[in-house]
Amino acid sequence: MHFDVVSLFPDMVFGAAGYGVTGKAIEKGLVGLSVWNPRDYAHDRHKTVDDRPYGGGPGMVMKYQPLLDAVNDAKRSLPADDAKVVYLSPQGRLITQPLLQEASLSRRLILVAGRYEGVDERFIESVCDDEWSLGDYVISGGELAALIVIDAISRLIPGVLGDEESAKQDSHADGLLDCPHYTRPERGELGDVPEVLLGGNHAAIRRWRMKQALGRTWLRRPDLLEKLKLTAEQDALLKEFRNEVV
Ligand SMILES: CC(C)(C)c1cccc(C(=O)NCC2(NC(=O)c3cccc4nocc34)CCCC2)c1
Repeated sequence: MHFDVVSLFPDMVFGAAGYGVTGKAIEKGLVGLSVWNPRDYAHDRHKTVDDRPYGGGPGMVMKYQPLLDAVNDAKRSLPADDAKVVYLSPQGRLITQPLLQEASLSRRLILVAGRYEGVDERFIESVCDDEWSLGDYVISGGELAALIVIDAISRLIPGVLGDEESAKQDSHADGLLDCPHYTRPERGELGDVPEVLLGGNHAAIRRWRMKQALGRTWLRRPDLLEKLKLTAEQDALLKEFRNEVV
């Protein structure tokens, strides 16, 4: 997978993506990352990437020419392939795990991050194949959304997560919230670790963890639970949890 990000803040994108799982994936060559700065494609004296909005109103709008030239350079930079151009925007489709799973099948994603009040609509209509949104909050630019897309998709690419982590990834894929996690000390000023985790009864530990994950999902995110088809065992564990809670 190769990510091309179009952004006015390349250091922000390279900086954040350079850490942890994504940083290692880039180092190992499992993931490629290029950032294209529209300001490099603004050829007037002041390197103008934004301008006042037609129709008046506050703020500035990103001009389409520098964005278009940056995207075209990105397209020219790697063998012509299924490069999908995505504009990260509040008007986009909600970014969900299924959307990212689907996107991870592409070899290439060109992610365009807006700033100011947004970009000239003609760029979105003529150049972008899709619009994706992080969710409904006012943020200052699309870079954080691009970084989340890069992180979440990178984790889905074979070889990026170690075996242990990818097993955990599979557990996350069951659509439930995480169970509680504990590590040393066993006992301390913040309380004790649940006994079941201290013994070696792996069946009981697996059962306890599943019950906690089900119970927490039921309590905190019933909307997630509604989407799931629980196994008979999961049903029984959730019933047990609910009887203990009420
Ligand atoms: C949704 C709602 C809160 C009602 C709203 C309505 C109108 C504007 C804004 C807003 O935040 N505009 C500012 C910008 N926002 C985003 O780019 C952006 C915002 C949210 C999720 C995203 N996912 O990717 C990029 C995203 C647009 C141009 C530069 C930053 C937000």
